[in-house]
Amino acid sequence: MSYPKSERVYSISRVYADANERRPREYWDYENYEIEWGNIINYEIISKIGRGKYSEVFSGVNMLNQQPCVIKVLKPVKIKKIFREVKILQNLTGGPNIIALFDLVRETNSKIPALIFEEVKNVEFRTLYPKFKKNDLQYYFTQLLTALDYSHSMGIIHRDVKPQNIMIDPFQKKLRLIDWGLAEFYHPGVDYNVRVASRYHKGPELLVNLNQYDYSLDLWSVGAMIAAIVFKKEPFFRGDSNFDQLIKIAKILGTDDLYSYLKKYGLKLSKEYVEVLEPYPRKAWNSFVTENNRYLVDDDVIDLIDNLLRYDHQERLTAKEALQHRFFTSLD
Ligand SMILES: Nc1ncnc2c1ncn2[C@@H]1O[C@H](COP(=O)(O)OP(=O)(O)OP(=O)(O)O)[C@@H](O)[C@H]1O
Repeated sequence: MSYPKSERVYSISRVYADANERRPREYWDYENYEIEWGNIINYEIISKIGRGKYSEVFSGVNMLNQQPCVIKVLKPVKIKKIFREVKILQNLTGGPNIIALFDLVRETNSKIPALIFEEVKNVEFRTLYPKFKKNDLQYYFTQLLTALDYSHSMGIIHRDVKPQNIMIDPFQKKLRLIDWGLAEFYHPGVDYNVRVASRYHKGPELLVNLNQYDYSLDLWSVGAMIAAIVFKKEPFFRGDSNFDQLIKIAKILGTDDLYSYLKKYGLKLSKEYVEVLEPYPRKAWNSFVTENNRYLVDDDVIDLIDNLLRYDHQERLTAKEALQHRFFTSLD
């Protein structure tokens, strides 16, 4: 199992850089461990509730204690990917606002693995977010950032933060961060695959092929989510391809800061960009204010968005810093 250090180390996380090195190898070496399988006959499927790229998801019940649960039946993927998701879930289960993994089972004949989770009575974000007031934003993003700070402190980047992966039960005011299928252990100086996250929430590092990214990737996605809700523009950056995604970002953050970002880390834009990317000025956040969203916009939330949506991943607020931002600490 290897997390080989790159020959050219050009970026290291400002926080929790040694979170894995400080822990025993078994903590992050997900290939060399054995899964203990539970008994599938303890669980009964009730109905289908969701479907992802990598799974089919059902609501179910644990027949031993009549407790509701969610059953995520995995589609055939590399066994390594399953091991990584399971190891990460085992490391994080019990942490604040992290979906809890209860059990792991296999279908008797096919041996197809299924993950058994705590159930959240989720209300779809397209219904929920448009109703948010400032105090809901403060509350739910505090919950999300608490989950992320915990995961990061445990050496794990989620890499797919987006509304579809955040389950909210507004009646119990419960938020859980789900889908750790793309999550990865952070090791300083290692080159990671940039083909992660979902297009609208991909940070610039992924779009310019900066492989030595870190936990700060998740904070870009949080910034994109907050901007989408506050300015009522869902998603905030809507690219029609990965290529177009960076163009959409550059039309808002401007091209000067993009070029400084690339220069700082010794990167070059691919030729296809150089040919079409015009110089764009930086847009003022206030230019997104309309009659419809004015009630959610204030200086604090604009400053928060401005400090999350930075090209330079090292300049973004960390989850802990974001939690201490005026937007979350001021009550009005
Ligand atoms: N614990 C849960 N409680 C309620 N609903 C859940 C839970 N876990 C998953 N779901 C539902 O199932 C869907 C798919 O789950 P998940 O995102 O874990 O699967 P995936 O195959 O990895 O998806 P993706 O294609 O987005 O990566 C979720 O978007 C959600 O609607």
